[in-house]
Amino acid sequence: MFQLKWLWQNLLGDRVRYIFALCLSVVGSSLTIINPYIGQRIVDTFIAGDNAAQNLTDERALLIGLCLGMIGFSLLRTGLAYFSTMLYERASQNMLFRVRIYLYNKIQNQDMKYYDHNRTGDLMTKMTGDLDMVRHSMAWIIKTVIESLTVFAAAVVYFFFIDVGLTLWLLILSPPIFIVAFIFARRVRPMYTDLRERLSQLNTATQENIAGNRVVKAFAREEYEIRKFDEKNVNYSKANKAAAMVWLDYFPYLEIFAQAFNVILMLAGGLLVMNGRITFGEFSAFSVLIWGLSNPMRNIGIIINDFQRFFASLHKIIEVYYAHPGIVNNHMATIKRRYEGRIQFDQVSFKYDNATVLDNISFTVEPGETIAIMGATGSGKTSLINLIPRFYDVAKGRVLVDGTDVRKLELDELRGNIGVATQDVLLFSDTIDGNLAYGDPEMPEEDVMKFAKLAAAHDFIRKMPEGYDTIVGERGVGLSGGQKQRIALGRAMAVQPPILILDDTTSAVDLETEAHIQKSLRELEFSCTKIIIAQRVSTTAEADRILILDNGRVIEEGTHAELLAKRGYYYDVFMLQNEGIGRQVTADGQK
Ligand SMILES: Nc1ncnc2c1ncn2[C@@H]1O[C@H](COP(=O)(O)OP(=O)(O)OP(=O)(O)O)[C@@H](O)[C@H]1O
Repeated sequence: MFQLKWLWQNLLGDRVRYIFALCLSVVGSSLTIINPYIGQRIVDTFIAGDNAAQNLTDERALLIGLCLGMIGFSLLRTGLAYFSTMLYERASQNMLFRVRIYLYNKIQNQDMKYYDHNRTGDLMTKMTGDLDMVRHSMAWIIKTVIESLTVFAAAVVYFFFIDVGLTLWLLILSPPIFIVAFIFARRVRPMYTDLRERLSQLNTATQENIAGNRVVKAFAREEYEIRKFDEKNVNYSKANKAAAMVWLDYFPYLEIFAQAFNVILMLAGGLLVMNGRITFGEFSAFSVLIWGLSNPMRNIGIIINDFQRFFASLHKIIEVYYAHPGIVNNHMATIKRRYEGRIQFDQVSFKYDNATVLDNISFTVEPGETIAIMGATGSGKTSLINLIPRFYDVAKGRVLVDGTDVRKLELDELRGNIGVATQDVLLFSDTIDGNLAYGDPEMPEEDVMKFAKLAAAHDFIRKMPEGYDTIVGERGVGLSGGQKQRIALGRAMAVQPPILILDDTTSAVDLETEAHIQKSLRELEFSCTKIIIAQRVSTTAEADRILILDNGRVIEEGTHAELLAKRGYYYDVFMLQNEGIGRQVTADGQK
């Protein structure tokens, strides 16, 4: 079975330990027949045998030996159980540790498409609950199954030695028990797959709610969100109860069968004792060991339930384990080059799944040039710039950097040459200094400050209680939108990339600050090609060239003056903004 093969593969390093633990379980469980055997000897020799009273005086040493043997084997079994549990724990914890690292790396290395199709809550469930379920199964469920089967087999073998007929009478119950268990397992399996899905929905709702708590509060939608969460919680709880209740449909039958072991033993065993076919001691051994047959039957429901959970979780983990990103880093480059920064789009088309978002786009940006991209919302600006660092791959055409198709460049090297400040700013829960130096943790403090100044962030950082050491909350909580944008800009500039991509990075800053940032960008100490997505004419006016996107196509291209002269989309935006804010940007781009 594929899943078991996967488990075996991932036990590498702990296989010997795990197999040893299984062997100890088998040995320890086999020993369960020893004490009933000793008990049988004691009963036959010292309690119910013909010479019992005589033996009590003559064979006292044997009696003491048998009693000590009983104690000794009980201790041995306890010791083996202790030791094997330790080995199971170690092997399963080690495996969990390795798989967790592997999955984390796997998730880290996935491309954007993967993140588009996988919910954060679901990925979190896989990394926590599912992994732990697999570990629990390796340490407990498989152990329980092995031990139950061994006790069952040892008891059957022992019974056969005592009396074949009586054993066969008892075993008559096994086929119906297995049939009932099989029907139960088939019925409950889809329920656990569904349960796992509901858990993932519950976690996704929780994660979204916590992350989006500000929006919830802003719209005073707490009641609604609580109701939404309640609904998911009720769904999960209902599915959980339904799965648990199914067991109750089968439980009475299995319990009756389990009890029937005792009834058959009493009737048939009693008859055989009376006939003198088996001794009292043998009967007592049967009575003691009968739980070895009936107990696994009683527990079969719990084991099947746990196994279904185990396989549902394992399936989810294996999905991540074998997920292959479409865009991979081959780690071929030994020395990372610094690019010149020439970018070329050659008849590029792009789609998300089946929806075409960019259609036949061609343009070139020379090293050091600044190009601005403008267009209505949803026109494809972000999608276009996402193709340069290969966050996505083109559907048709080519994107070239320094004359080479980006698909042929080493991903590390390519991305290391590009500084990106994304539209949706994400800062880490770290100090401001740590966030600014994210691309180069070794960056000297003076440099961090220099880039903060260039991004017009230094002044507000200085005024914060602990300056650059102030810790910002998750996703930058505690900072204004414009402040976050400036830190994101500083972070992108700080790696001094030959290509700088700014996606609407100054939309939330005031015009004066924006002017400061533009001056910084113009006067960068390192050569840098800049691609700036902006909606404000004040930002685009000084670019070497402006592209206007509409519905995935370039509808206008030229300098500020050329586009104004065209009297198209750009001119309309220019007029609207100048009239709206009473600010003059002249035809040659001067304010
Ligand atoms: N991850 C995605 N999966 C599917 N479709 C997407 C995805 N991201 C964007 N789109 C769609 O692609 C189109 C272009 O989106 P894009 O974000 O590139 O526009 P934009 O011009 O940057 O918009 P804005 O100015 O609002 O940021 C939109 O119709 C959008 O709905």
